[in-house]
Amino acid sequence: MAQYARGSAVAVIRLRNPPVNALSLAVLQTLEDGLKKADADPSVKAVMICGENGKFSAGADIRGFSSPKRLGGALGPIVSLIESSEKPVVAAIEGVALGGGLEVALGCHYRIAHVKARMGLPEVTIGLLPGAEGTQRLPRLIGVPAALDMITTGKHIPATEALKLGLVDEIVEENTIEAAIRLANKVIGQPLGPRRLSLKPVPKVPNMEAFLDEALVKVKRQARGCLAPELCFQAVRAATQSPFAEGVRRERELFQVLLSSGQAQALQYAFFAERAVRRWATPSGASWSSAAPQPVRRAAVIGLGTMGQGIVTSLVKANIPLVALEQDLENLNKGRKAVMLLLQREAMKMEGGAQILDFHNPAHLQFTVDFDLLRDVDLVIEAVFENMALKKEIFHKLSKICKPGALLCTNTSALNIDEIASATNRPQQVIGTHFFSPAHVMRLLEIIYGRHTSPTAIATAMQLAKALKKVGVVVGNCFGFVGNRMMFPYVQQAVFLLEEGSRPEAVDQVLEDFGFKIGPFRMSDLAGLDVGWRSRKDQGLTGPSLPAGTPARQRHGQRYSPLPDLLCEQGRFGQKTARGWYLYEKAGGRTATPDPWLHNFLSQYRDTHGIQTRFIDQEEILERCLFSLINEGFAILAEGIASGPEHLDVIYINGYGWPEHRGGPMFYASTVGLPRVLAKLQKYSEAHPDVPGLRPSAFLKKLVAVGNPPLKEWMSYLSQQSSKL
Ligand SMILES: CCCCCCCC(=O)CC(=O)SCCNC(=O)CCNC(=O)[C@H](O)C(C)(C)COP(=O)(O)OP(=O)(O)OC[C@H]1O[C@@H](n2cnc3c(N)ncnc32)[C@H](O)[C@@H]1OP(=O)(O)O
Ligand SMILES: NC(=O)C1=CN([C@@H]2O[C@H](COP(=O)(O)OP(=O)(O)OC[C@H]3O[C@@H](n4cnc5c(N)ncnc54)[C@H](O)[C@@H]3O)[C@@H](O)[C@H]2O)C=CC1
Repeated sequence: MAQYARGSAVAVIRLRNPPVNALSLAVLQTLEDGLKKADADPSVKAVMICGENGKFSAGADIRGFSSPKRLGGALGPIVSLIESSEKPVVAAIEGVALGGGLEVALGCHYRIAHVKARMGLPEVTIGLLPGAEGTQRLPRLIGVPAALDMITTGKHIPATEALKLGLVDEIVEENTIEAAIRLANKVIGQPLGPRRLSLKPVPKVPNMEAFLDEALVKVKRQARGCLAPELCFQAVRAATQSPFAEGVRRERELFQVLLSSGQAQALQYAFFAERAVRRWATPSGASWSSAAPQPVRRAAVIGLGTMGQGIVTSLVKANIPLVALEQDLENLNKGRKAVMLLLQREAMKMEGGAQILDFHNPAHLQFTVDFDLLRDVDLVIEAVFENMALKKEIFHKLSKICKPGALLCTNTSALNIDEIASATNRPQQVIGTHFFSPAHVMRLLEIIYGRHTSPTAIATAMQLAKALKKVGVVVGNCFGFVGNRMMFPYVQQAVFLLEEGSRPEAVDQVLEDFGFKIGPFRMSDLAGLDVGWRSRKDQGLTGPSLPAGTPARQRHGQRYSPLPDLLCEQGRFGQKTARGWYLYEKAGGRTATPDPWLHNFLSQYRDTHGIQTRFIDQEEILERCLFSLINEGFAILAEGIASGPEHLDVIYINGYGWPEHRGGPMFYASTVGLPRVLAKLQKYSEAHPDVPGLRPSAFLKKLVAVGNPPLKEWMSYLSQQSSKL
């Protein structure tokens, strides 16, 4: 609702729809009624629009998008109505003015903001464009380059930046509402023509066309198949080419295209999925309502390799004092240097960063090789080599040294949390906190509870995720947890496709065209092939412990590809050795070039093993890689390892570069249709009976049998017996 009140000469319209004053049809209706009332009342000389509870508005009500046409259609005319008012209208922006909220403010004649307010047009992030004339008004107010940047990225800008751009007229540190009323009184009687943005020309940029062409290339490159950024661009371009009314018509047309593209639905699903996973619950019924987090006043990180360095950086950025520990002085100095470099880079990105990130102060960040310094910390994150014996040794030590309440976290990528916990005297305080590389950048934190992990430990880890500005997703314990477990069959298929006739660049291209930031082979070269090789050796799948006479392409009766092992035996570890699945310009180089040596090697390999090279089309590449990953997802759900498909999707979008506009793997499966996914898996499984990853999961079959229900109903089809839930 919006509330109308008339004080002296200034009528106040307050947008009211907790928690973020989203613009529902009801709010819009009362906004319109309020404007008309103010217009009709001769004692009202000016109008002030503000939001309830210190927030202007987060924009259109995304939950009400069941009738988006009506909502979109209603907002634009109301913004016009505000602008055409003969009495000055002032927006008092507190908290946030986003999307339709900012468009309402753009219709106002004056904008005044609290210094802590944030503004933006984030529609692009939910697959839309600012459909209430925002793409036409913003460029007229702040110029094309700045408007294009805001509209195509959806970024939120602070009030201070908004002032510099001319988006707001004034910022205040005290009471915004009072300041807005003062301003409204002051401007009574002043001409409104120059304040109506629709009447202003778009400011000229020298060589506008060349500027726009260049900007379009950048927008397309960053969009990776997502339609919204490009259509946002087109709407802004229309503002530079046409009068206001025509630009608005173009904006509406483009908005309709996005609305029916399916991508908007996927992105909105992803928005709510991210919020849904914050409300974690475990099979035993623990949740926020039964568990409070413990405070983390001081933390520790053990192991300052690739992951430890990023984790330390993340903690420092969150202002959590910490101790960083290595096994010896040589590694400590190496780790310290790398951490300091990362922190300096991060500080440079922040305004006043060096002061905010007080990383030179030992009270905030202390480097050591002495475990005794961990006595008083509240939480430890272990990030040493992926080796069970070593992790157990460390956890045993920690349980003797750390204070009784301290939480002991492991950053293992796949190992059994219960086995690690068994080395301690407090298994209820042992938990997996799986960061993703680079840990100070990637948003995902997979939080893995073991058999004995307490609800308090889970709540504390979730709270830590929030403090680090990460998305925490609570999952159960199994080899590879959720993310890596789903990735194994995907990568396995990619390698099998090479055996059968494809090439790394062909497989990567298909998956990058689908929208992944990076295909599986480029990813493997980046992460280092040696990492998986070490793990396979530990598992006895390759290396000296492999029993003599084991068939080259079979392990435990299942198909196995020794290709990655053979590459490692040649010293081809990826970027770090300038050779892997691709060739690089130098060790550590980033530019991947298809490698004739590898192509020749693959041909010889196929000859050796009597494999007939065949042409593999794009559809087969995509389906075998993605459907095997999705199939594993269904198995994970059936086992109760995750409490819903949203969890898997949030993990894939935030940790594995899955294209958000496709909503995550499980959402994608629902859009493809489960009967089709099942039929294709059945087909590939018949062709490759020795590949368990292609054998359709029982849960997928069940969902197809019950008639392909919508994703939000899937979990209700899991019987109590088949699930741990
Ligand atoms: C289909 C066609 C439709 C045609 C309409 C055309 C009109 C347009 O031009 C299009 C628009 O305005 S689209 C909306 C653009 N606005 C946004 O994307 C802002 C989304 N919200 C945020 O960024 C953060 O919630 C925010 C920064 C605001 C707050 O962050 P916090 O971290 O403090 O809090 P959250 O946990 O994210 O949010 C609190 C609760 O509010 C719900 N919510 C947030 N924004 C909403 C919105 N715009 N509509 C409906 N619900 C919304 C959010 O889900 C959460 O609820 P619970 O999950 O129940 O806790
Ligand atoms: N590299 C990656 O992309 C990811 C790795 N992980 C996991 O994170 C953990 C660490 O991996 P990385 O950082 O890649 O390894 P890394 O090899 O880069 O670093 C491990 C560090 O631990 C130190 N270390 C070994 N023993 C120690 C001890 N007793 N006391 C103190 N420090 C000790 C080593 O000196 C080394 O600096 C592993 O469990 C790995 O599976 C998890 C997510 C992603």
